[in-house]
Amino acid sequence: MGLPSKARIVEVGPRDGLQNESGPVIETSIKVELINRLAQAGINHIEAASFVSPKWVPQMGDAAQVMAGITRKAGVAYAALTPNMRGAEGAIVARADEVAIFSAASESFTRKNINCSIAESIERFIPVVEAAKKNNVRIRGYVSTVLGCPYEGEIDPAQVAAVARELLDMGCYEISLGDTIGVGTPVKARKMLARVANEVPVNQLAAHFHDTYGQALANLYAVMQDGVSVIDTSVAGLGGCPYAKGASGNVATEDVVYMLNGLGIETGIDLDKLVPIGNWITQQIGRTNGSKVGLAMACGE
Ligand SMILES: CC(C)(COP(=O)([O-])OP(=O)([O-])OC[C@H]1O[C@@H](n2cnc3c(N)ncnc32)[C@H](O)[C@@H]1OP(=O)([O-])[O-])[C@@H](O)C(=O)NCCC(=O)NCCSC(=O)C[C@@](C)(O)CC(=O)[O-]
Repeated sequence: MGLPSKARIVEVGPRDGLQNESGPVIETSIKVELINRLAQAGINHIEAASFVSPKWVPQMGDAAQVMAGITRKAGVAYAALTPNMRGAEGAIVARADEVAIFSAASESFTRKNINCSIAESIERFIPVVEAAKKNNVRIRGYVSTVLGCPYEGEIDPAQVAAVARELLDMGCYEISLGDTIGVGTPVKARKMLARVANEVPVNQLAAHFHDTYGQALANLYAVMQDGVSVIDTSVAGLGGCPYAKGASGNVATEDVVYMLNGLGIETGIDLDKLVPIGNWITQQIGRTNGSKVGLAMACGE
């Protein structure tokens, strides 16, 4: 199929990146500034918040305030993660442009993450989808653990395909395939994608790869050759997953944009504006910058 000429970056740093931070809850104003700056750097799809239980994920407890605080830039979609109807109501009131529903290919991970089975999670999403449609809010779907599960190990691509298909049939316009613990390798990623693509058109699939084992860029390059052109990333490689011990952050936005620039694939993102954002947010939250490009370019600042 060959590489695409354009790619859409879905920046998940403000949500996936920050949700796992231990220590004090990050100030709302920092989250708001992060989102605003990412939009100014040319990112037009930002997962800004998560309307989940603050008992489960304390860092996302100020989702409504974050959504109310951002300066909306025309042409930017501000998305929110919603596990259930309560979350969907919050996201709709907060004027999210998109809600993201999330399940997994592994029963054990689903149980740890949202305290139900995969089938129950799909049931829970039915009213979420109805409410979103009624309010003209787009629905994105996630399938986690597509290349391995922290509790079950190997995952059958057929199981990934089945859950992805269910989310598509419910009304998701796009399904993001999460290598939650970053254990995938390129050939494995391509095989998984090929199986899922039997059920969901590849132009409705996104890659959401964590970089725990340093394989994320290689895996992305592999699946892009098979038609994937939507990539979830996190500035400075922020993140992890509270229910996947040891998982490191998403692939860093800076590293992906640098690679795509080198391949001549357009993203509309200004890398010179993006790099200082990664350095700034990591300083704010007392973390090391997980982007190699961010570190390298900062040396020249
Ligand atoms: C789904 C539940 C709520 C079930 O949680 P539960 O304990 O089974 O359900 P519950 O209905 O008994 O709710 C527990 C408490 O939370 C409240 N509650 C209930 N819902 C909400 C809500 N929406 N917003 C705010 N509060 C809520 C509810 O009112 C109650 O409060 P209490 O009565 O005890 O005072 C919980 O398990 C949960 O919130 N889980 C979220 C976990 C999460 O956010 N995980 C990270 C995101 S997934 C991810 O990162 C992977 C991804 C997407 O990036 C892709 C990848 O990398 O693979």
